Amino acid sequence: MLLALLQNYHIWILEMRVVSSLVLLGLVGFFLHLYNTVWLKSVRLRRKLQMQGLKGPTPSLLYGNLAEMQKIQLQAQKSPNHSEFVAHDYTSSLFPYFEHWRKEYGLIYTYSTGLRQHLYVNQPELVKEMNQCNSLDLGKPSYVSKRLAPMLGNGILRSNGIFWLQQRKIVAPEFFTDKVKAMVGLMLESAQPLLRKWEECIEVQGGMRAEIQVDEHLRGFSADVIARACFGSSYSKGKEIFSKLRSLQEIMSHQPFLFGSFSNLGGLKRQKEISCLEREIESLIWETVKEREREGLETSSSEKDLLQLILVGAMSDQSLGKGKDSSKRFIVDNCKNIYFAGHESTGVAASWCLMLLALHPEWQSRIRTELAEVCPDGQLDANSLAQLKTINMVIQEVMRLYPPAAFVSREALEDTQVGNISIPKGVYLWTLIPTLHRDTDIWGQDANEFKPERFIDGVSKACKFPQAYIPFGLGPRTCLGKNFAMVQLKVVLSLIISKFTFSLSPKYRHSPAFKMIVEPGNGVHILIQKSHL
Ligand code: HEM
Repeated sequence: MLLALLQNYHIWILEMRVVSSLVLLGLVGFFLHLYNTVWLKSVRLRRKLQMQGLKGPTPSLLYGNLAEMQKIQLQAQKSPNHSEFVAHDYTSSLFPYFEHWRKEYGLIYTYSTGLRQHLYVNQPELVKEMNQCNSLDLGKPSYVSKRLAPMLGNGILRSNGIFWLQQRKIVAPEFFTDKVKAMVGLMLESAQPLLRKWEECIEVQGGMRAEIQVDEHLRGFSADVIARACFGSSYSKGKEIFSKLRSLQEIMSHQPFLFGSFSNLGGLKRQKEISCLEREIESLIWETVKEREREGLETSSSEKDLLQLILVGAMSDQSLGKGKDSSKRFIVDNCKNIYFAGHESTGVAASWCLMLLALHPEWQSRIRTELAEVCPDGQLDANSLAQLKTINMVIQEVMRLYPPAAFVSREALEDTQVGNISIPKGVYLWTLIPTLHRDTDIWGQDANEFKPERFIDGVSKACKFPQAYIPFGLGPRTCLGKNFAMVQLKVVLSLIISKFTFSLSPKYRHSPAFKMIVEPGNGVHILIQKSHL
């Protein structure tokens, strides 16, 4: 009996030894695999770039250059230099490590975050090649897309390859110039509540100067425009959807989605909130689609809103994939994409415009004079808007100095040639738009000054290298809503300037902040009064 027990014990010990050796072997194999596929891969990528003469800061084993980035950022926070608004290039406070390395390594350099290998590309010729590259092998960085998935799904903003191309074909025609012209009426309508509110604020002050923080008003205007353009007859449901999308964006903007590590992705509670909002938004959009289907899709073309057109496009395009689910995903994701792309960036651009116009009242006067000449009856329409050259120049100059989108980014989805550089699969490319827009070699010694007159004969005459002016990107992935945004900005600025004069309030604190796009961190406070034409 005792012998049998001892024998069993020995067998058990033997088994345990075999199991632990197997586990150990598995672990060693796993780490070897990780070392080979992840770490060595990143070393190989860097070597391929270095062999082409590209340099950059030396990365550490696991974290790449993240620690150095953090250190440089902390130093920059200790010595803020925001006093001169216009001369202040926000990259020096928001992304100081890029400035630091640019001084050391020039306009193209390598760096890594964790095991990801990046290439900073701010040399104008290469920026042009990268943006105009037609190959589907260059796409939007997939790791950023994954992090933004609850907001944007696999819609046009972040998808890649054939799927992106199909979506672009369906959505692009809805933003052609004649379609945008037809939306001027709804833009004028959307601006009315903002104008009324500002007039009321002045009345409350007995007709004297009133202080206003403009940002929420402009965001509201922009959300209203996009809700009307997108949802038309289902406008009130559109507003509900958009207010939930705004909450989603608020929650997500607290997460580091560009360079941070996954450990920072937010607590479980936040993830739960995100999933819950995602489900609510999806079901609201889908309810609206169902209503449309019940009403019948074929309304007269003048009544067609973006949702309807996306709907027809999705239903009739077989290439999107089989089944209702893929059409459903297409519709839901693209409604979210158009909301995010369309509402936030335009609202923020309008805030920056008012900030710089408040600093430069002479440009308010010039716009006012032109408005009086072009539409003496005060009635704006698509034709008169097209003749407003001064306001166009001002918007172009604001978007040069304060482009809301800070980056153009790409990932080499396959080995790709960009200009004279071979980009190995897996490398991420980043162009910092504001730095390019203030490069004195491109714009001249006055690059840091607000001078809208530089655009008097268009972008090609304003600088040495027009392809380096990219507030809306360039090439196959250029912004689809560029015309839409420009017309919307012209509408709201013309209306504001025709009714009010304004200056910067002492409350204004210059602090650009990066929350997916670059916005005035503490808002734009202005002092307004009625204008006397
Ligand atoms: C001032 C306002 C705006 C700015 C500064 C802006 C800027 C940009 C930029 C920089 C890109 C990326 C280009 C690239 O990666 O190469 C982009 C893409 C896009 N934008 Fe805009 N945008 C604005 C307004 C709008 C509006 C109003 C809409 C629609 C209503 C819109 C729709 C899109 C879409 C759909 C894309 C993705 C295009 C693609 O990947 O094929 N944008 N925008």
